[in-house]
Amino acid sequence: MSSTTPEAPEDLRFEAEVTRILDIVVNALYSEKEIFLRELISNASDACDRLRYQALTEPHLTEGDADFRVELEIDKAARTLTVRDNGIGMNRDDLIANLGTIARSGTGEFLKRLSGDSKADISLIGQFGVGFYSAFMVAGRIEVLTRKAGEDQAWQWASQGDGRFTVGPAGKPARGTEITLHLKEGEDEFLEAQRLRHIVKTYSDHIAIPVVLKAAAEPPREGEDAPTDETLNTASALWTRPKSEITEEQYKEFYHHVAHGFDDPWHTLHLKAEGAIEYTALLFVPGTKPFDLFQPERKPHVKLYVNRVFITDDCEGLLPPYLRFMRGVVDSPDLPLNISREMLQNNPVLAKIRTGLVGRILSDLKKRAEDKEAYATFWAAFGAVLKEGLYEDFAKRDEILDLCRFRTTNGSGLASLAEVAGRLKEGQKAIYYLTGDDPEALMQSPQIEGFKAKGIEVLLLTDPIDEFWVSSVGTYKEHPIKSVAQAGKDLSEIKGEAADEAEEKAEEAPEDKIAGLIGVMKTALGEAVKEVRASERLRESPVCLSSDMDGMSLHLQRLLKAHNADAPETPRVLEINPRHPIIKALAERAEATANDAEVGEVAHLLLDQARIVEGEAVPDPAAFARRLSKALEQGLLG
Ligand SMILES: Nc1ncnc2c1ncn2[C@@H]1O[C@H](COP(=O)(O)OP(=O)(O)OP(=O)(O)O)[C@@H](O)[C@H]1O
Repeated sequence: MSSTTPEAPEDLRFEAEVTRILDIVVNALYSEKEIFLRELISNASDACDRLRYQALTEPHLTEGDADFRVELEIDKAARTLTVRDNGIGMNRDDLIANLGTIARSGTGEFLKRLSGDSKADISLIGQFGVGFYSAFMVAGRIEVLTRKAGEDQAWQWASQGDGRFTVGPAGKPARGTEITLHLKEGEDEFLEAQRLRHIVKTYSDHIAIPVVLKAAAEPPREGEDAPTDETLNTASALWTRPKSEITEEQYKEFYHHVAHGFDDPWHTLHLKAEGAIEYTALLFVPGTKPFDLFQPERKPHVKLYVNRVFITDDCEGLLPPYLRFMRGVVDSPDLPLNISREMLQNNPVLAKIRTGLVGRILSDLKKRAEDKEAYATFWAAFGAVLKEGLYEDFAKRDEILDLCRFRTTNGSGLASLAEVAGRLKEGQKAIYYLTGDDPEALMQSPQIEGFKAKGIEVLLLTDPIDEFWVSSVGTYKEHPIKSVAQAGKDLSEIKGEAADEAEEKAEEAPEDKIAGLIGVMKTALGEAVKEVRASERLRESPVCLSSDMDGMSLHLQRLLKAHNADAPETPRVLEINPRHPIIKALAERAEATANDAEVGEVAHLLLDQARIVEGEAVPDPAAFARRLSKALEQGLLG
């Protein structure tokens, strides 16, 4: 195709997701409309970064025009605002892929969470970042004229934000992208130089390349100097400036730029390492949980620069996956400029930077953990991710363990392992935990009755990840970390608070009777359980379920089952409470009448009850209902 004989533009439709997002953006009363300019400048600067990187290996791409910049141009007569860059540009396919779809993984998931309530949705979208599309808040029509570096053909994309757009060949003498906004009625403020100056200073001062306001095309009024182009930002990379010269606002805006987030950072870490390896890092812990935190790719989000030249924004080796919530930039002069992404994988300098960063991030978190309330916000958002480090980073395990916080049976607040270890009862060696989905439900679980009765604190673990680290960590200091189901005889060795052990013992049915009952129950239940066992840890409940000693916990079995229906059932143990009136009566009954069918019926009923308490389904609801009715009938009618 020749650029002198352009074909008619193609008429295309936005992907449904884009239309949905556009609807929300355009119709919601966004309080800070001016952020569209930040988004466009941010994209322009990214486009320059990308070309600068590509030109490292293909220098001809920037020949004759190596000074990257963003230009803003106002045309009052036409009521347009144009944002122009000399970055990498886009060809036809890029345009369709980038400005017609939302390529990010998890978009569908994200959209499902939108409620239709515009206020709530806007704050969600804030976390997601609408980028380019935000310009439709102020523009009724947008034209994107762009030419990709190294290509001759330019293209124009245009849309009124109404579900469709056109793409067609166009003419443009130089590479880069020019975005022209035809402002809607009432948006004339964005035609005022003073307003643009203020917006750029507020939101885009940290942009490393100049953001230039083009001189007005109209002739100067009398007595005024001929207008000149004006650079609106400081135009030096923020992370290279001394800390003392950076305001909190500037850090915040930079965070918005690198993280594509609208929230405020929870923590800012700006460090310069000097020594064997030099690097500067400006990193942030976001204030809210990014929507894609648990995507299976566990992608990193810190940008790598070499001497202020952008290299990549998904550098695998820079931070471990368990710190993937971090946002920001790392810049080092000690990496080769022409480093390829593949070379980064095993680069020893990068490995050293990573060690330094991990150490510093963890020690900063430790300091911030002293403020319990503030740390709880961090923990709620990122605790489950940080815990992955417990089994992925052996060297840092103890440090990470000290940063972990848990709900426990002691109250609604969060506790550290050090605090829990400081509250062990006399004779208690291990720290106990119970896993499940919901801390409130766990609090009521029969699994921990004996612990609660003795005032023994139990960790209530409700993140799926907990199942994995508990087994690999094993101990905290000298204390084994054990599931409550593995407590076995431990409980009898721990001195409770007020509990009178002798009295408790006296309440139990005699051991031989319990042994007899266990035999009868086992026969009645058959394959449904692997074992029936007398329990130390039950108080109010007659029975509970547990998994076989070395087997997986019930909760983990349920998690696996939810992911894979074919996962094998692991054998269950039915624990019975020798102090409970039902069990005592049942033991008497079993002794009096060998092979009592009713004991068998009650055994089934108790097993179903234990399942229900665990939140599991009863395998044969009809049989359960029949047995329950019968038992009630006998109870009521004698
Ligand atoms: N000025 C530009 N030059 C080159 N490519 C651009 C430009 N503006 C946008 N793009 C391309 O369009 C894509 C989509 O931009 P958009 O602003 O919607 O999302 P984003 O920048 O990737 O992320 P976010 O929505 O979080 O800002 C960009 O990733 C980029 O590939």
